Amino acid sequence: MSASEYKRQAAEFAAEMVEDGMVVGLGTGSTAAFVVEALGRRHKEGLRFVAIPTSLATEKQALGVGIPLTTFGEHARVNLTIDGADEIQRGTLNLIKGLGGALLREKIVAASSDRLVIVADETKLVDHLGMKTLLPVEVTSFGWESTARQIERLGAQASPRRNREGAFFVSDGGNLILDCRFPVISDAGRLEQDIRSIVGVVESGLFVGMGTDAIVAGGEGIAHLTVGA
Ligand SMILES: O=C(CO)[C@H](O)[C@H](O)COP(=O)(O)O
Repeated sequence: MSASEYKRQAAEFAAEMVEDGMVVGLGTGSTAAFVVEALGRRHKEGLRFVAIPTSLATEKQALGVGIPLTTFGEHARVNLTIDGADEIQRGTLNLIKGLGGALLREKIVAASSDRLVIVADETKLVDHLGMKTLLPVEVTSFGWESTARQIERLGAQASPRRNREGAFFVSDGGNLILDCRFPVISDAGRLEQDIRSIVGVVESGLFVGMGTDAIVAGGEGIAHLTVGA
């Protein structure tokens, strides 16, 4: 079975966790897109919920499948957010997110959620963060070179993300993303604090202590992981 099929399986499983009356955070990326598709179907079948999307792309998809959207002006808390991730650390469920470029909104929604359920195929599970992917850090476009130098003092190589045309990738918030290559991350909480203390950094793609559940699909079936398990 392909990675895409495993992503769909995890997404379908997680979409069943949404209950009547919930405020739901909708993630971004190819796995989260399967969740939006499944929730659109459940909404048509009569499930009543409202949702807050984590990107313009997800907003468009959600509207397209008829999911009613809401805002933080109307709801202070989100009951359940379902999102993808680029790496999930076994045991802690600490995450690297943001290869899709939506990390700022994703983190705002995650921080306001009672439960953050991560959906993924098994290739995303790692023993230590930074083993497979770069760490995205969203920075203001003004002075990004200076901000990148400060991040590099923490031991990384930081490069601005570019789009297919070679221009800088610009996030939904109008910022740039620096893709940072760190040696394997041994203390994610400390690194997160160090990065966030740099002037010019808007957010980092390290999500520490936020994930409550991970639904991971692979060759041996679907696993529902919780922190510590
Ligand atoms: O953090 C993200 C976007 O900013 C995505 O959730 C992450 O990149 C995973 O994407 P995919 O489900 O396509 O593998």
